[in-house]
Amino acid sequence: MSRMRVSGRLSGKVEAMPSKSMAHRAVLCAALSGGESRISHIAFSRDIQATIACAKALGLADFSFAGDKLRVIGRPRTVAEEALLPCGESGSTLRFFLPLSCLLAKKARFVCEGRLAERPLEPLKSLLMEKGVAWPGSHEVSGRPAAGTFEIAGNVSSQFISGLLFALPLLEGDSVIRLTTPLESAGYVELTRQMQAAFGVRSEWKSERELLVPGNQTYRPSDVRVEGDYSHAAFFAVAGQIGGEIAVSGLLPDSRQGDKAVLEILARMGGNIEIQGETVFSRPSLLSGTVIDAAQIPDLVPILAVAGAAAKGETRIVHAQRLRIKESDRLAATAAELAKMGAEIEETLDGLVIRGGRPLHGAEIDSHNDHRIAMAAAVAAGLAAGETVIGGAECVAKSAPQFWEEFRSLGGNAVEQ
Ligand SMILES: O=C(O)C1=C[C@@H](OP(=O)(O)O)[C@@H](O)[C@H](O)C1
Ligand SMILES: C=C(OP(=O)(O)O)C(=O)O
Repeated sequence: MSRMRVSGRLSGKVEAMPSKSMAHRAVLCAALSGGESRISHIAFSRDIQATIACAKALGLADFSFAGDKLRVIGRPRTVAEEALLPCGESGSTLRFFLPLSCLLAKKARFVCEGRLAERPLEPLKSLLMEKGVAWPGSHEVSGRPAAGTFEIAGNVSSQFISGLLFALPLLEGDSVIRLTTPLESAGYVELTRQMQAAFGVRSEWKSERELLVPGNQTYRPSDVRVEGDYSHAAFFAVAGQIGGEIAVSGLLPDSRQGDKAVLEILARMGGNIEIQGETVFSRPSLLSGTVIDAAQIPDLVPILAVAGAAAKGETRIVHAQRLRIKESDRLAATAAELAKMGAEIEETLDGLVIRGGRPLHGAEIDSHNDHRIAMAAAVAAGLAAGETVIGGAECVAKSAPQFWEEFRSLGGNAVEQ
């Protein structure tokens, strides 16, 4: 486990890394297309490597890499006898491949690392079983679901809905996904639909809770460029508020990524945020506390808690219950680690309350093996007097292997112990 000694306020320019969420989707759609697709501007984080490995395990495609480009050659579709899918710690990979693997292998077993094995698969599991899938082991499925109506709660993980969306177009009949509760993390479902559209696959919202997915569709090869990642850029957007000016380039202003909301939230807190084309300028500001509803933007919570710690007054983060089922219990981890640095922060059942403006000091931080906790702590270190040491700092590779390089390029000190 690596320990990173970090300090320093950040400033300067950085290019947004390619979106992890969009890359998962691009790899999957390309692998399902029977021909050659090219994906440009892709980063090979551990999670994306897991998605590629699962596509290979199902015999879907051959992949060749050159820099930040990936060539995907889809193979003729066959049904594997038995497949072992290595998901690493990636929730997206596991939940996206679960319904698909029922169609593409007679039996599929998923290998999960870290906290992934404990992250919920209900209500997807019950739903697939209702549709004829057998679930003999905790992460093992066999049998093909029948097309029809798929009723599922919209408030556990949007990844279940995306997983169904990837698979249902390949069934013989039409299907409907009917949400029994309002959809949370809704932006991610739109990212799935957007990428599917680029590969010729469509679905249609019939009402707020009903999504029609026609069957007998074919994924068609396509060339796509992965857009910049707002979830990752959020770390620098907050760092710019508490350090020196930071410019993040390569962010689509009309992106459908829900985490684009970080800009609006910081502006609401009084932050100086300017958007010029595809570049976001974040400038040092006196932030004020606010109420943040996290139902649609769970991945922003750890770094918005850092903004809350810097802000004057109280910041309340609400509707963030699903944070407890991520790479760590992110509500507990964020509260514990920021408190070590001197922040006044309290966990509630579904969120956090931060009374900001207290001076922070360096501390021994535990990343909880959670990339977003490690990166949030690194940004918080810029607010703190003295040095911070982050234990388990290598976990950033799950989404952003280049994070410590970016941190140094913006003037931060990051020295591995
Ligand atoms: O579909 C996706 O790419 C993701 C969906 C979100 O999960 P939930 O829908 O489970 O909140 C998000 O937290 C995750 O990092 C990525
Ligand atoms: C929760 C995350 O990813 P996943 O659910 O794909 O593991 C994340 O990247 O913060």
